[in-house]
Amino acid sequence: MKVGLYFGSFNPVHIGHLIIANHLAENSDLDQIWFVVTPHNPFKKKSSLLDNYDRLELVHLATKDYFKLTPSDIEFHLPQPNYTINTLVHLQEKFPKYDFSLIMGEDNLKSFHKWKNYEVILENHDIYVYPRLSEGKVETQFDKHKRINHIDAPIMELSSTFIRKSIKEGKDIRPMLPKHVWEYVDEMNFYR
Ligand SMILES: Nc1ncnc2c1ncn2[C@@H]1O[C@H](COP(=O)(O)OP(=O)(O)OP(=O)(O)O)[C@@H](O)[C@H]1O
Ligand SMILES: O=C(O)c1ccc[n+]([C@@H]2O[C@H](COP(=O)([O-])O)[C@@H](O)[C@H]2O)c1
Repeated sequence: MKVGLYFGSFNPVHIGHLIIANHLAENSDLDQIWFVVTPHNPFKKKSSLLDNYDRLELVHLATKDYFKLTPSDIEFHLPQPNYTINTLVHLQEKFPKYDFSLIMGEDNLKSFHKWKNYEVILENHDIYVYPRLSEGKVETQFDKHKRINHIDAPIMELSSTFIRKSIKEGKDIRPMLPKHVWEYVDEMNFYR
């Protein structure tokens, strides 16, 4: 079984995330894509971060109609901040027969050389990178790397930061969130 691990803060999950996961579900040999909701990204402050279980619920609402997409709370029970290498080791022990790949936006590839044990991650796992406009450059060591697969797909200028800011300013952002996600965010008064 080939599983694509889509790690993220998902604060909140938006249609960009869904388009990326669906693109891989339809155009790669991945059997499943797990949205791994991260309690604490080691590079990000926790302020403005919604509760773990609220973010997980939003991912559940976004993915429930998609057969190959599944939410995962695996990192909720691991030490924080969440270093991806620790999660990968844990998952590989728990599911020794599964072949795990990573899915990330190009912004994350630009800082990937700063991740804990990134060489070990690259030794053992393929990475699918979705194009994204962002500051900085990808390190030359990652150019044409056999484990790194660049996805040929249109760029989407969309981020959770922009969505959170727009909700705070009272703007209508409904098209940027899956319908059930927007309804829950609105009902619970999140990000206001
Ligand atoms: N519009 C996008 N295009 C490509 N990749 C994206 C896009 N939005 C998110 N991603 C990728 O999805 C993963 C999870 O992203 P994350 O939950 O941090 O969303 P975000 O929109 O980047 O959030 P924030 O604005 O809070 O940093 C990351 O690998 C990120 O690079
Ligand atoms: O392992 C690391 O050193 C590391 C450094 C930065 C980010 N990550 C992970 O990358 C994932 C993407 O985070 P985010 O906040 O951009 O959605 C999330 O699972 C983080 O824990 C991991």
